[in-house]
Amino acid sequence: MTLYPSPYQEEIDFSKLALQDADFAKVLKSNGQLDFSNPEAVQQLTKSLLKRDFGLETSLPSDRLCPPVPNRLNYILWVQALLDCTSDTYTDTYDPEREVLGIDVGTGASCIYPLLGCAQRPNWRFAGTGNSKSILWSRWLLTREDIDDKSLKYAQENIQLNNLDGRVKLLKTQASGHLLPLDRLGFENIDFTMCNPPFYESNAEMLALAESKQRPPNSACTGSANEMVTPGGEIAFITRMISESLLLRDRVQWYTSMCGRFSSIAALIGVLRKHEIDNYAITELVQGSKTRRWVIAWSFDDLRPTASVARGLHSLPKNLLPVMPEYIITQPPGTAILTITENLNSVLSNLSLKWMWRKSISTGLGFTEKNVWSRASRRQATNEDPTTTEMKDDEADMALGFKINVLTETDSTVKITVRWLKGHDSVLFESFCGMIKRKLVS
Ligand SMILES: C[S@@+](CC[C@H](N)C(=O)[O-])C[C@H]1O[C@@H](n2cnc3c(N)ncnc32)[C@H](O)[C@@H]1O
Repeated sequence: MTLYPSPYQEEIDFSKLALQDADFAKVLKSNGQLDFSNPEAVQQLTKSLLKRDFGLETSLPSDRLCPPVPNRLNYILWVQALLDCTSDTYTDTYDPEREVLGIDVGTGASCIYPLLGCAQRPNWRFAGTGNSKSILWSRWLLTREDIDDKSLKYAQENIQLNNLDGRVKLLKTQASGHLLPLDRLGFENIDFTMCNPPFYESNAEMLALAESKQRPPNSACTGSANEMVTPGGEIAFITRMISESLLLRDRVQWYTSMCGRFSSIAALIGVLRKHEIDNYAITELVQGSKTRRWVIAWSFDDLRPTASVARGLHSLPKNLLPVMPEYIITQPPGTAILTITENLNSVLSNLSLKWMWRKSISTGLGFTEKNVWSRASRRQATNEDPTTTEMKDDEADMALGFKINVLTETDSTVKITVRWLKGHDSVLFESFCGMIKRKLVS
């Protein structure tokens, strides 16, 4: 499955937007350019895009982070793809009937993720959190303020402006309290968490970065210190979420977080591996020629995402990538696809596993509770009394779930894809793929 394409892959045509939105026309310079150092212009761009492309109305304060829509949309689109390819219908496609509940940690004044998520998917609901104690950074001075009361007030207004009161709720959290407050929210199980965390370790670090970019630190894009600074930076913040997830485990299907630094990804994979969390996914979100962000997701559940979703970060050393969840066998041009599919179907039907073959789409789905193809296991099966050995029927109990698709490529080669759908045991999956290859190639 490929990622859902963003409407912002092409550069935004400001002149066209100005013709469609009179408020945007007011901030666009006469030469058709936008002054990104002008907070008012940046804010209006966000408002106009949300309105034109998603029908969303927004009210944004001038002293809070103004979210760039394309970058925020990229993250939501990836979360959609992640959930779609790990649903228990195993279709790898959007299921409009699926009811999805997520938490946006640190939703900010805009409440952008819940707004975008709900605008695109009618059956999604959210809780957004914001912490209550913070430091506001204005015109190079540090002052203390009890925020995010202000951010939450705006977030609530944005929910109401879009009639989303029934689908998005807000919770004020304490800086030292839980980042993932499922119990306080009254949520037993949810589908995902997401977060655009404060990236910087200190005000000094944020200042230095703003200066290096020659951007005024209070520009609408930079955000206030409470939004951007956290002790230990993003690694510490996300590590806190990982620690909380160790207790919540599969009460959440996917825990996810954006990262502002590429180097954080390797550090966080180290934390996941230390805790033996084997099911994780990573991606790079690229916007235009300059902006790059990264996302890491982890799950205690055993539904495995596709390779395009889980391994979308090619610059990472191979040993840090999650296990390849797809195995491809190619047969030379001229190979009769019918011979392959009949052979495959016969091999799998003769094994003691659950196997469903759909001839019309050359695709089959299978589940097994253990290795039933090795010589030892077949010998054991022959010696077992068939009246006392019962095959489990519930997919939830299965150690391995797989999907096999056979198709003829445009160059007439035949491609057999074995996709890992479910399980924690990568050795079992690899052994299964090896058996399929031996049977089809011999
Ligand atoms: C970088 S901003 C992201 C805001 C918004 N989600 C966006 O993407 O534009 C980080 C947000 O996390 C919030 N935050 C910081 N520490 C937090 C905590 N301990 N619990 C919840 N939210 C927190 C900040 O107030 C801020 O709104």
